[in-house]
Amino acid sequence: MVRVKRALISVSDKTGIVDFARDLVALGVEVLSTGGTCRTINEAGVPVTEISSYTGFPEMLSGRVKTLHPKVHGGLLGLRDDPEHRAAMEQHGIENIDLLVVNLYPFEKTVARPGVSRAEAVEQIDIGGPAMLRSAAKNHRSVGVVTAPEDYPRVLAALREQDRELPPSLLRELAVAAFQRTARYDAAIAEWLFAQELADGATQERFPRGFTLAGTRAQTLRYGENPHQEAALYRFATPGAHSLTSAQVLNGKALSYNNYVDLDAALRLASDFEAPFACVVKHNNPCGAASAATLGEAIAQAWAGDPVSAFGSVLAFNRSVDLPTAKFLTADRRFVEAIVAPGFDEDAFEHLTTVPKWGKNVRLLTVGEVGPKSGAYLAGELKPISGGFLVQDADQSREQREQCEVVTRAEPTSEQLDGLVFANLVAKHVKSNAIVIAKGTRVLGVGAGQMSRIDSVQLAIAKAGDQVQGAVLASDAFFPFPDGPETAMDAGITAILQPGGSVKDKAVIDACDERGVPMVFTGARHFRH
Ligand SMILES: NC(=O)c1ncn([C@@H]2O[C@H](COP(=O)(O)O)[C@@H](O)[C@H]2O)c1NC=O
Repeated sequence: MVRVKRALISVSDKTGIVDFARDLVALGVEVLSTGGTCRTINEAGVPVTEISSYTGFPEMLSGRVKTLHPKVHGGLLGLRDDPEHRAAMEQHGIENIDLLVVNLYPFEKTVARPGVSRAEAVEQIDIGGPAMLRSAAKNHRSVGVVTAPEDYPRVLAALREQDRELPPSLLRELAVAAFQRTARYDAAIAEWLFAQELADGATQERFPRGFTLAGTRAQTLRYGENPHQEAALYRFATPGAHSLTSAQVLNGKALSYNNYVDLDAALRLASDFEAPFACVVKHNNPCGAASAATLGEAIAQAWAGDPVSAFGSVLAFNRSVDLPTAKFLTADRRFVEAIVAPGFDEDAFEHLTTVPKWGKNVRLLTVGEVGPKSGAYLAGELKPISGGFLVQDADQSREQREQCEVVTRAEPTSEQLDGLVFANLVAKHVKSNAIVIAKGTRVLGVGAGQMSRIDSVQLAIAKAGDQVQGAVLASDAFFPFPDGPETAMDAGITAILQPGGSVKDKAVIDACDERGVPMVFTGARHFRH
């Protein structure tokens, strides 16, 4: 047990600090504090002592040196039961500091601000705060360390309950939180400084020598991918305004692990389109997607892509959900798990949240902006593997008509080309081997996740059914043999897109030329493993 007689408070985020200090003082704790924090608390009429009057040293160098003093670090680090430590502390007038309350300069928030200068960012690198947190957390057998305003009530409750004493279990828990905080803080600084080096062209190394993944737990989830797996959601310090972890959840039951996985897939897909767009995602793959003049038409066409699979899906839109879209969704016993969109029109929201069976259940999320410029997927992608992880850039290639090189004698019509470009962008978001069949800008059939490309072709044809006649087809990677295109053309496909690049390209092109079917190469593969 640690009896708290003296506390040191030094906080940038002053939320709740006056009340906390008042309660500590009322419990008989002597409170020391740094310049701005001390002023804030004193001005509220709570008597606390400036740290400089304890150290006998002024705060200096524009605040770069305030608490970096042996009387502070000795008071935090000294072993209470070690006679040598006690003697040294006595000799130098070092008093025990039993409770440290610190939150750090807002470096992460500062660098998230557009246009922040290097000098501004560097000045927001807190040195004294992390140093104290580390000292206190190292000596957690004798010192309590509080890093977040949300912990003030628990600490106070513990102090009140046990005559100003903090139990070892709480001390240990707070120490873990303190080291986690300094680790996240340092990771953010290293990441930002490295990004500056890259931006300035000062380094050719695309990936840093050390990679620290830092996040704050946003939520523990009911379970993971399966009920016997535990799971939690973590948020980056600067997740981006339009990212999934920044989304506002406006309605519905708690989101599950699989909901997040599917919403992410849906949001990524919707982010690749500029015209009104809707997609229907099931098990991380789109089973329907369409672009149309209105969102209502887009969802109707997307749903029609595979109405059976659409039951219990998640949806993403790149426009605010309007009433016709909402009414389409709630008609004919349709049911979805979750919807993410830039917003919900008031009447659409009202409709979705009051209609029977949907009401309280459907999860509605807004992300502010969905589209190629939202910046939600600019960052890299991570994949854990046994003993480590892989890092890569996000796939930001979005081929348009200009990137389509016609390689056959026959040329696609303008309408076919629109369909091919659309199907290719959808295929980018389908698990490989990916084949997407489309007519105009709507998906008719998807072949996903097959180990051979020909199987994906057959699957997509089967899904498209009778509508395959006159439709177009896109493949996420080259056709290794003519069999894929031949099967597609046999079924009625009238134009084909693929990246090209196979040693058998000529045979594949010849097969198309034999039937007068146009084929275009994009040069960009879109594997998604
Ligand atoms: N330099 C130091 O010795 C130092 N000691 C504490 N700080 C930070 O100063 C902030 C509080 O400052 P103030 O009480 O003046 O508003 C806290 O975020 C704390 O982490 C310091 N500032 C930066 O390193």
